[in-house]
Amino acid sequence: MSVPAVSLRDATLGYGARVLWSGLNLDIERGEFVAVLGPNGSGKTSLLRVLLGLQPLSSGTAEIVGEPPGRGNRRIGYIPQQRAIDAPLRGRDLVGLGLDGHRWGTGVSRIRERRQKVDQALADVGAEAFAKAPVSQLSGGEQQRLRVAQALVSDPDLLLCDEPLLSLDLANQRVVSNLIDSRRRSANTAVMFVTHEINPVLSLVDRVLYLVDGRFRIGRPDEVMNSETLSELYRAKIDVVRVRGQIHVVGAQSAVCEDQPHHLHEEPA
Ligand SMILES: Nc1ncnc2c1ncn2[C@@H]1O[C@H](COP(=O)(O)OP(=O)(O)OP(=O)(O)O)[C@@H](O)[C@H]1O
Repeated sequence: MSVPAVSLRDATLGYGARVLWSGLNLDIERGEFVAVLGPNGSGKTSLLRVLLGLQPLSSGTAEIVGEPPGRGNRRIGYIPQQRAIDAPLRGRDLVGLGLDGHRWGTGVSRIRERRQKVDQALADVGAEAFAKAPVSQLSGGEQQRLRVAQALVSDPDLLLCDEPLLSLDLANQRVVSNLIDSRRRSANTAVMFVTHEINPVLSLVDRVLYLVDGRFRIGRPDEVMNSETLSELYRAKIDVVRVRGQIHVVGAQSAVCEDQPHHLHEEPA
């Protein structure tokens, strides 16, 4: 058996007295697509920060391809939560940042190799046309393609995505999720995909990790995204219905705090 891309053993994370999650055991295999869901503040981004080596676990262990997490890990590509980019960068500069911190030399051949890698990453996401454009002048969807290229340029074994579809229209949601999916299929890259919206990626998801208020469940989408499991997690009556292949979650507002319209619909008073 190959070494998992991610391995968490009895992992606990808390800030002060507050425990976000504990006893988390999870192996993510190469090429596996895991969606991480849960209400605001349940610790989804914090989990990515642990894997990025930015946040130590309170107890337990985490490994990335058999190694403890550390900053600047070349095995990881990271698409952070979307923020407007106002730095004076061109498209190819933004993508090139994905190679920095990885001990790239300054020799001529290294510089040429670096340029080729950035060109390839731009081509992979169909962003050649934005290579020289100031990033601050690009649309949200165009910027997001560049972020995907930045995350993929170092040929990572693990791709960590923090709500990469946020504020994209449906067409761009499809573009970005297909780019991520095609990389995991062609290069066997494991994907951890934090999202409030499972439907845009439902057909790609192998397993779901659902975090709620210190509790969690891991399993195939149908094992987790059902009325019984979510009612247990939220400790409130939740109905999950499938309509035309999409999952809709309906719950009392006091019990849930997700903020995306499709994902949880308020019950009428
Ligand atoms: N460095 C820190 N120190 C103390 N508390 C923190 C720190 N970082 C995050 N938190 C708190 O931990 C909780 C989980 O935060 P996190 O960003 O991981 O949640 P999330 O599930 O990603 O939320 P969202 O869906 O809103 O992005 C939040 O209540 C947050 O305020």
